[in-house]
Amino acid sequence: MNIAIASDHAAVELKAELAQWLRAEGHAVEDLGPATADRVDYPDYGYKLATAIASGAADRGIALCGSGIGISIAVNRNPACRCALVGEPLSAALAREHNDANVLAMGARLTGVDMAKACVTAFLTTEFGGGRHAGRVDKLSQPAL
Ligand SMILES: O=C(CO)[C@H](O)[C@H](O)[C@H](O)COP(=O)(O)O
Repeated sequence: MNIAIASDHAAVELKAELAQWLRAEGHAVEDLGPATADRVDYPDYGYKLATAIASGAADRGIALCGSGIGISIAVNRNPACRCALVGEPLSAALAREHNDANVLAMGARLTGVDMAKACVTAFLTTEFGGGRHAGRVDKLSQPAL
């Protein structure tokens, strides 16, 4: 799978760990930065990740910041993205099964490496359930009230 990953300064180490692990698992991973832990602004990297999803360059995205909150808000400003902020694997699986999420967000200051890997595994291996969920997800693509 083509996976884009991006973070802010708070999650550079987790980003590197996940990227290395995903490549070892056979995925094509594009690291959209940042490359160092110098302080940056999460919207800049959230928008880069959202653009990779919207353009089709990436099938799935992983968005990381200190809490996961800021970068998930940034990614979700792009209508091509359904970004779910999670801290455990059941939420990651439900984000796929019910919401057809294409971006997973996590907080590096809240979620450890092993838990993050478990969330990513659930996110990458769970299919969208369709059925009653399909119409709801379609409504997410319609203009908000
Ligand atoms: O969690 C975040 C945004 O929701 C960020 O990663 C930072 O933790 C937060 O913005 C605080 O930034 P700081 O400059 O590292 O204090």
